Amino acid sequence: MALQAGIVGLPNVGKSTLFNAVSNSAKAQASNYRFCTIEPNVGLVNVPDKRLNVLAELVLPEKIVPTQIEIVDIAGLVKGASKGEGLGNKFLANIREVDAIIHVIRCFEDENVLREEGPINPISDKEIIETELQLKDLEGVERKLARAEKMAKTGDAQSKLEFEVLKKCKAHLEKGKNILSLGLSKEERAAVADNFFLTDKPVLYVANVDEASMHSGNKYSDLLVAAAREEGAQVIVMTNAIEAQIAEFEDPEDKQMFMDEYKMEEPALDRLIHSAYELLNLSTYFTAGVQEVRAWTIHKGWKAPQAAGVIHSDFEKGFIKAEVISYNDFVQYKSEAAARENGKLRIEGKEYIVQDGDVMHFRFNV
Ligand SMILES: Nc1ncnc2c1ncn2[C@@H]1O[C@H](COP(=O)(O)OP(=O)(O)OP(=O)(O)O)[C@@H](O)[C@H]1O
Ligand SMILES: [Mg+2]
Repeated sequence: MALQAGIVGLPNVGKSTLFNAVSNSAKAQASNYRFCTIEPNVGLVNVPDKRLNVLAELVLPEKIVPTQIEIVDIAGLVKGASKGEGLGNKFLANIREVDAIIHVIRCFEDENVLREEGPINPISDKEIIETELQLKDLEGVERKLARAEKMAKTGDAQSKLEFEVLKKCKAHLEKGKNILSLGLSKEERAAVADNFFLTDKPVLYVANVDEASMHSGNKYSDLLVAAAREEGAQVIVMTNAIEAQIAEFEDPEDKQMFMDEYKMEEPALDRLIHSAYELLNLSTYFTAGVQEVRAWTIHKGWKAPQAAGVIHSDFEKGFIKAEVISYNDFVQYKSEAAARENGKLRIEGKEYIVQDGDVMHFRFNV
């Protein structure tokens, strides 16, 4: 399925530092100079899920396998990126490929970390990036409009719709707004799908604060939280540099000691990954056998056969039925057998919509 969240922001704000903290694959170079990153770094991220550990304690499997999402560390964008400034076109193309955006915003003062955009200002930083994405979308809309107008005159309903929606998008973008907030219907969205809008992607913000503000936030992150609230977006307040250090520890005890020192109950990263997972509209079901207890990723709203297909395409093709125990029931009765005895194992068919946390067992023939 390879769903990706892309890390986006101005140069030198802590994007690669964040990537290194989340990614358990190759490390990205994070340094104190602008455009340190050019080629995007792609990493797989384990999605932390406490439920997986609870199930494992009950089932005692040989293996515990979390589910994963992909995170892409993209180069810094600058003002003028939509006109090609600072390799802008290349970087914007990288953003086009992701399904959701994690927008990192600098909320720390540190004169040693280079910055060319003047005093720290999360609101204008956010606007610089947004404006470039909007301008790029606008450019695409304008390129299409003349032809769409001609096509609309032929009277074909689909062409008319495309023209109308493009006009709507143009007006909205010109007001400095993202396509996402236009609230297009499914049909309208389909009519302009070939634009692959940059501002139609869900966004979540990371306020990268100084160490001392890790728990409380600071005046900069407060501004960002207020601005994000207006657009219904989430902000994760965290210190990327500390998160990257936590990720470095191989020994869990050392890691815990380090976190205790900073009075952290869990890495802020876990919250970030959860939010990214939500942003991508994903949901988890489990399989719980003695060989492995495993989390699987599906889209919210998927039916049982499609969900089974994530494990193996044969499961989907030959789907017969699913045996389902809700997570809470499994935990209450402590085993599949006990849940079954207490009438908590349901037999579900092809139309069943898989719920987050379902413990599933598929019956199929090949
Ligand atoms: N919360 C923080 N406090 C202090 N310094 C930080 C913090 N987060 C990151 N840094 C430092 O900021 C510098 C830039 O970090 P990083 O390379 O991750 O930025 P970037 O956004 O990926 O930059 P580029 O756009 O050039 O690729 C590094 O020196 C990093 O250690
Ligand atoms: Mg970088």
